[in-house]
Amino acid sequence: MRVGSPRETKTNEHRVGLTPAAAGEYVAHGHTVLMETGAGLGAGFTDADYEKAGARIAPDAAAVFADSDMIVKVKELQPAEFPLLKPDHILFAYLHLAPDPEQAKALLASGCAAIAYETVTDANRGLPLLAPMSEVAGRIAVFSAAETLLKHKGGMGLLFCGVPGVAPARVLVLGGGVVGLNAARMAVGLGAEVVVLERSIPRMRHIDEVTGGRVITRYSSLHAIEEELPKADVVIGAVLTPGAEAPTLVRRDQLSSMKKDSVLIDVAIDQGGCFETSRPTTHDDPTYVVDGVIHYCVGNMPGAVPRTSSEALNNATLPYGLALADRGLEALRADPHLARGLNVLKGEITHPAVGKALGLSWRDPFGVWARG
Ligand SMILES: NC(=O)C1=CN([C@@H]2O[C@H](COP(=O)(O)OP(=O)(O)OC[C@H]3O[C@@H](n4cnc5c(N)ncnc54)[C@H](O)[C@@H]3O)[C@@H](O)[C@H]2O)C=CC1
Ligand SMILES: CC(=O)C(=O)O
Repeated sequence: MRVGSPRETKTNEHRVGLTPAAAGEYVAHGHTVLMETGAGLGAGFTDADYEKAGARIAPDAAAVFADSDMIVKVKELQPAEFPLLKPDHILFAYLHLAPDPEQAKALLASGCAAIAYETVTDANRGLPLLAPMSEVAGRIAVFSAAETLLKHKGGMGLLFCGVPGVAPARVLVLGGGVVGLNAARMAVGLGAEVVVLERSIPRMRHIDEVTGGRVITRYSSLHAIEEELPKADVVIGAVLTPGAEAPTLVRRDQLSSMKKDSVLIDVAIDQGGCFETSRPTTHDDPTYVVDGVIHYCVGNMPGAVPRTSSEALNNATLPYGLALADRGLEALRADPHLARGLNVLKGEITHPAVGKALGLSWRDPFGVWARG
């Protein structure tokens, strides 16, 4: 198969869909790899590194899309890329279609097969291709919060870790999945007081065990959120229902109960965000203020550390990408977990939560959802 990877064009997105190591694995499987010139530079990989791995270099994204059967990317397609899609393309990338009807329309119109990293599942009910970037984002959330609390950054002037005699920040984490646990561990590691609100009791047990009880866990009810909000200096939004739009957990009228210049970090912004007042921001201009509360809503947080993130992402995506390159869409029939990543096929939505979020009908071409 001809496997292509264009340069990412989202604002401040320097990750790359294929590292030279991954490109070399595709070549070893007998595939042709086509990289857009400069695609890896932001992550520290030169065209020469890719050529050494056996890849060819294309002058622009148009050439990559035109001469590839499968496109391996990091972020969702940007509008300038919509016209480059062909009906026989397999697109393998983060898509986050639930809050993005414009991209969904373009994918449906193209006739392509679009496989979203974030809805591929595993046997442990996990999301193996979302997890590595959630680990990165959970950790970044904490140092973004610590920086945003600084006075010259517009914050309340609180030292995240405190000093002897002065309390540290109190951090409220909504959702104790991969982002939530990584944020909680990082925050307690820096000396903050941390509360995680979760709906899954086994997950709260796990958090309690791995943090040695240093993180307070509470069942996530409306009452618990209302009680915790006024005490928090930082709130990290990290809830997810795979494929669906994030639920709204904090309404605008609740901001008045919060401390002035407290910080909301909405990591779930890529699925629409879990605070009513969230709107996507970029690394260039990450924050804005609503009713005295600072909002940070960057949709590609791991893009700030492209070297670490590209390697971590490729470690996870490579086996699935190789299966697709080796067997084409037959790989989906063979692996129901990979098939759950399929969001769009030949002009139809193929994921129930994505269809529901977009108000569109959906079809189960490989019978994976019928199995529950
Ligand atoms: N902004 C960014 O750059 C990035 C964003 N993300 C996003 O972060 C979000 C979280 O991802 P993960 O942690 O990997 O998901 P996850 O599935 O591991 O965790 C989500 C957790 O939310 C919990 N949950 C669901 N509803 C809840 C509620 N009402 N109250 C409390 N907890 C609730 C679930 O039980 C689960 O444990 C996703 O939207 C993901 O796409 C991930 C990486 C980067
Ligand atoms: C998960 C995601 O959207 C990201 O890493 O940018």
